[in-house]
Amino acid sequence: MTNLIEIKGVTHAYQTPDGPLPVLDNLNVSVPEGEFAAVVGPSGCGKSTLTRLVAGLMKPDEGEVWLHGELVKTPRKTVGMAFQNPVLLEWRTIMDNVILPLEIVAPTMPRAKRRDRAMELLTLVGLDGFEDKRPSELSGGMRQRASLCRSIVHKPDVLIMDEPFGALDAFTREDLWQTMHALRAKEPFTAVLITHDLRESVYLGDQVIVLSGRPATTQYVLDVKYPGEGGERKLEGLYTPACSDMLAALREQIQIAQGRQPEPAVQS
Ligand SMILES: Nc1ncnc2c1ncn2[C@@H]1O[C@H](COP(=O)(O)OP(=O)(O)OP(=O)(O)O)[C@@H](O)[C@H]1O
Repeated sequence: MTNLIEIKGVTHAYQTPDGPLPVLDNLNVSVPEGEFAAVVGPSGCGKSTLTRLVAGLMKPDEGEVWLHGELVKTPRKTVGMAFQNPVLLEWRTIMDNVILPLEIVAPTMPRAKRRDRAMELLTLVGLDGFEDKRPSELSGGMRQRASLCRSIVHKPDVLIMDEPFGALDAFTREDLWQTMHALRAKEPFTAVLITHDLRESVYLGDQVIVLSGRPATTQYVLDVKYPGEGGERKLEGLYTPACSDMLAALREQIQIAQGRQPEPAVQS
């Protein structure tokens, strides 16, 4: 399998009035095509900076970012992005919000075709019947579903998500996790998910990358072996010993990244 994202020896510091703030230190990350990489790490360690580098929104001081075999130097149209607050345009319907990237990336695509493509995704995430509503008429979870459709409507090479489910209640969040799996089953895409939720990282990730405290480097990579038959990930799987062990390992790594002494595991 070829690596769709290759981050090689990336080091970066922000220039601030108080001097340079080192944020990334010789960071190396590889994400094979079609894989889902979850990135976790202490608050402020540089996770969002990593997403900006992959999207080509900034250049590292040292090192290289490769996407689909091309060196990233400028902002990429082939990257879809989703954030904690889905920024949907209130003056547009849900349908017109979802087709927005197609207007930019595929301006010659006939409107009927754009609508068909958007409707296909809206149906998949359970929003058929809401396409003519305005964003304010939808719940937070529904808005995030629409935002996810918008992020992948133009079939980007990679979907970057910066805590997209962080503002949702626990039940809605779990629904959205399942929606992510449904979307990926329909049309596989490569994804990088920044999250603070270790369960989310294990449920969604093929690999979980733990970043160290700032300046961040790759401290630990967990190859997720999700329990269950036929590759289908069921939520109940999170409550199995296999997942508990993975979560315990990640928790320990986060404590190390925070510079804390890992707490001993609780014996049952
Ligand atoms: N444009 C900028 N100029 C200066 N400093 C910045 C800039 N962007 C981020 N920083 C600083 O760089 C560090 C890393 O920020 P970043 O947003 O990448 O971390 P993060 O891991 O995503 O944080 P969190 O988990 O809290 O969302 C922080 O200390 C932040 O204050």
